Formats: sequence, structure tokens, C-alpha cells
Amino acid sequence: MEKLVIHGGKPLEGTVRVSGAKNAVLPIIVASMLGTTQSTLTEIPKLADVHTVCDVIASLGVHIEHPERDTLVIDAHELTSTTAPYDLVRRMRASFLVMGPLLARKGRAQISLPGGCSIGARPIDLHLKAFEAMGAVINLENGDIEATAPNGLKGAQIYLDFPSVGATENILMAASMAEGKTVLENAAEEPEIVDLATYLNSMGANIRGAGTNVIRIEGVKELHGANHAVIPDRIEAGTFMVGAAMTQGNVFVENAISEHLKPLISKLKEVGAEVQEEIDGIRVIGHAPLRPADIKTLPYPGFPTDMQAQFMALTTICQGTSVVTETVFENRFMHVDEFKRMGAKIRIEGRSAIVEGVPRLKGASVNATDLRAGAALVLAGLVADGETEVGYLYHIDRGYDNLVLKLQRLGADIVRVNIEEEEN
Ligand SMILES: CC(=O)N[C@H]1[C@@H](OP(=O)(O)OP(=O)(O)OC[C@H]2O[C@@H](n3ccc(=O)[nH]c3=O)[C@H](O)[C@@H]2O)O[C@H](CO)[C@@H](O)[C@@H]1O
Ligand SMILES: C=C(OP(=O)(O)O)C(=O)O
Repeated sequence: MEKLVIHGGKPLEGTVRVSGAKNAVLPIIVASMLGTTQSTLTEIPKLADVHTVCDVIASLGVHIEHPERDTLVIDAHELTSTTAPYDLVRRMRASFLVMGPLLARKGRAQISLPGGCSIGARPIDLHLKAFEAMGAVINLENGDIEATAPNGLKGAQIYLDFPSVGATENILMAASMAEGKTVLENAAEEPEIVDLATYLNSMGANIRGAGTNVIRIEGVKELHGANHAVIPDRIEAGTFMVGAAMTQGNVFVENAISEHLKPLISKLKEVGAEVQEEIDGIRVIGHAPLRPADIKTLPYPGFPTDMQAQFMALTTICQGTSVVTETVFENRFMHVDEFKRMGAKIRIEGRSAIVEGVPRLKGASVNATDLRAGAALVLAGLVADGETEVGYLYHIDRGYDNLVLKLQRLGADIVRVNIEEEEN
């Protein structure tokens, strides 16, 4: 079993370059299925989730080449299957995004219900309701969903009960090739939605309003391939920014877009860190003492739920009490018990975690319970006394490109080891 072994106490110092955004690249790779000619995508991060999404679309007949480390060439002129294999869908919830393109191009999609995961139940009712509004017929049997639109999808007026990121993306892709106009209200406004819409428009789609809560899409008959560079990962950037503040370091996060990170920047300033927004990145300089700060996760432009665990790691060593409230997912506090193993003082009250800062965390053996929890435990390990071991690294590998190497270059004492190998 692989683990990260961290010896805390070293400040993070230097420059780190942020990779392409996981949550932008996944829908963008899927959207390439809509093009009848070749697409070239750059700034592709090296992530397990990228492999999985490529396996999913390859299983549908899409041809993919990886000519360079950060480039994908995707040719979807022919789609040979409309059934997404259960094994792949189970591995990654974002696989469900193939439903929109399959319905748009083939009028049929069969895919397993993605099921819940450690952060919550994560239903897909909003996606299905939208496809029904666009004329699809949905059948649910034995955990499989079959959607058909034999006469093609029709543009519709859709109001999302919640600004779901995935539902907005699925609808953007389906509506781009539906007949007529779709108006999507209470749409998600995340930068990753804007990046997807930019890519779709360069493929010939007609989407206006992405990045606001009303998106208008005029369907077109056919889309072609296009070239696109994926936006930098604001959550990876945010993770290094929090690391700089926690370790009293000085890190230039190259490529980070400050416009995408406003709530985090404001909270880092509140705890006492210095944040310099520059054209090509963001510098964070950590200062002691760290003051407490409350956060409440919300859809964009609110504080991102994907930064909640990392920010909680920071609050565990602030001088005073911080309240961390999670409103996007119903069960995203699995990391609390792991932090407690490291000496953190936290109690959960409903949707809030009350964190009483302690002067020092202590090294312990802990496990990543999900992707961001894993990153948060690594951050905690960087400031803990003694040795911290972080297990269940497959969570971290889903979404962080070369985390260990990037942290080592910033001066962290962190290595990845195979425990069985060591014992043999
Ligand atoms: C690959 C990707 O981009 N993942 C991101 C995406 O996930 P994802 O697209 O799954 O997140 P959503 O915005 O859809 O989910 C937000 C909330 O809405 C609920 N919901 C969603 C759809 C639905 O049909 N019904 C429903 O009730 C979910 O259970 C959750 O409580 O946005 C989340 C919220 O910013 C991020 O944490 C994830 O990192
Ligand atoms: C929850 C996340 O991703 P996913 O939606 O892929 O599970 C995340 O990126 O933190």
C-alpha cells in the first residue's frame, strides 16, 4: 500500500506552476464527443480522472491520442456505442456527463446510476429533468438509465432548482445540438462552465451568458473539432495558497487567476496572510499569528466546497475559534475525525464544524477520505510535529497533478513510499 510520509515544520518557499483544471478538463474531454472533426486540447493535467474519462469516451468509439504530456488529440467522427460501461462510471461520477453528448448525437444513451460517494448522496435528478424537458424519454431499470430521443432533442426553458455544475454542463452540451433555443435559468456560474462554453463555441456552438445565472443556447445541426487550452486549476492553486499561509512560507502560485479565487483570497487576508495578486499568478506570504476565520461554502462565486477541507486544516492552527459551514454537500466532514487524530479540536454541530485552534498539530497515521480531504491532511502534515503518514492516495491521485514533486520543490519534507515494499 502506498503512503505519503511527511515530516512537518518546513515553510513552503518558491514558485509552483498550477496545472490545467480537473473540473474543466473532464467536461471538455467529454464535449469533444460532439465534434465530427479532430480536437486538440492542451494544458491537460496528469490525473487518474483524466485517464478514466478518456477510457469512458474510448469505450464509445472515440479515438484519442496523447502525443505530448499535456496534449490530447481527440477524434469523435464516429461514435460506435451508446452504452457507458458500469465499471468506468462507478470509478468517476463525472462519467455521467456523456449522457448529454450521446443523446445529442445518437438520440440514445445508456448509463448506470452513478450512486453516492463519501461526500454525499449526489443525485442526478436535475440532469434527468432537464433532458425530459428537452424531449428525452427516460427509463430507470435495475440501476441503469436508458434515455432516448428518437426525434432529436428540442430546445427548452429550464430552471434548475439548484445551480448544479454537472447539470449545467450536461445541458450546455445537449442544448448545443438540440433543435431551437434553450434558456437555462439558475445555471451554475463556475469558471469551469465558462471554459466549457468557450470550447463549445469554438466548436461552432452558439452559447451566450455562461458565467452568469442565465445561459441562452441556440442549437446548431453539427459541431466540429477545435483547439483549446484548459484553464488553470483554481482548487490546486488554492491548496498551495493555504499551504503557504499555514507554513508561514512565501509561495508564488504561477498561473493562478485571482478573479477565480476571490473568496479564498479574502479569507487568507482575514487570517493574517499577505496576498499579492499579480498578472501571471498570486503570491502568498504567511505570517504568525494566524487569526481565526469563519467560512460558508456556496456555489460560485461563493467559497468553494472543494476548498473547505484545506481551509479547515488552516483553522485547526489559528489562534481562536473558527466556524466552517458546508452547504453544498450534506456529508463533507469526513476529514474531521482524521484531523482529530492529529490533535485538532473540532466538533460538528449540524452543517457546521466548530474548530478551536491549537498551538501545534502532532504527526499521526491518517487516511484520505476523499480527494480534498487528502490534500487537507497533507497540509496538516506539513505543519505537524513529527511524522505524518497519509494513506488511500488514490483519492489524491484523482485530482492533483504531481503533488509530491511540487511540494518537494517548495522545500517540503514529503515522500511517497510503498509500505509493503519497505517491509519486505
Ligand atoms: C467534476 C466536477 O466538476 N466536480 C465538481 C462539481 O460536482 P457536481 O457537478 O457533481 O456538483 P453539483 O454542483 O452538481 O452538486 C451540488 C449539489 O447539488 C446536488 N445535486 C446535483 C445534481 C442533481 O441532479 N441533483 C442534486 O441534488 C448534489 O447532490 C450536491 O449536493 O461541482 C461540485 C460543487 O462545486 C464540486 O464539488 C465538484 O468538484
Ligand atoms: C468532489 C470533487 O470532485 P468529483 O465531483 O469529481 O467527485 C472535487 O474535485 O473535490
